[in-house]
Amino acid sequence: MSALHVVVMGVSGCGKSAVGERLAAALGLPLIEGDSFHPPGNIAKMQQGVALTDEDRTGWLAVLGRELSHHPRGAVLTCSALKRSYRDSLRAAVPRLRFVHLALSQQDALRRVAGRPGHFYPPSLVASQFEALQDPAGEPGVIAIDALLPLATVVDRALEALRE
Ligand SMILES: Nc1ncnc2c1ncn2[C@@H]1O[C@H](COP(=O)(O)OP(=O)(O)OP(=O)(O)O)[C@@H](O)[C@H]1O
Ligand SMILES: O=C(O)[C@H](O)[C@@H](O)[C@H](O)[C@H](O)CO
Repeated sequence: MSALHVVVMGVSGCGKSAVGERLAAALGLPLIEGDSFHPPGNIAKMQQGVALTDEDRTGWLAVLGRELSHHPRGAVLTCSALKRSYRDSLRAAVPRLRFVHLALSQQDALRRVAGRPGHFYPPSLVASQFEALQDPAGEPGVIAIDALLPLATVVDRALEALRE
């Protein structure tokens, strides 16, 4: 079987961690949690309610690209991948990279993030995620799924689309 590398992407609260975990299990592939690779300075910044800049994300994306390439048989990566340039940086790391974009409105993202106590990411930053987001529709290898569907349905749709 050929390799399958998938990025579960989208704004904070869209369900990257929840979907990524289930998708990786269903595919029998390792999960790379993108948030675990942010340098401590990035986490501190977000905790303080300051949005990350392109500069803050550059090194992080390079590390994530290397992580993907360390799994030649495939992996599932959770990563916001909000801008085209970020996605292209990941695409440069492995051939035929697929993206599952979990799409939802700002209002729904805010509701999810606000209802998740104990997580480092503050609801005050959700608006900045939508300012940064460049819709990946039309780019190669992109699947968009309604993030408000039940988790099992989201995962089933992703599996179905990835088979094509
Ligand atoms: N399809 C879904 N239906 C209902 N609840 C969901 C769904 N997907 C995720 N959730 C819930 O929404 C919240 C946000 O999900 P999750 O933490 O996976 O998002 P995320 O994109 O990883 O966010 P972040 O990047 O900020 O960590 C969690 O409480 C999660 O359980
Ligand atoms: O690019 C970014 O701004 C970050 O990756 C954020 O998306 C957060 O890390 C994540 O959403 C919180 O869990």
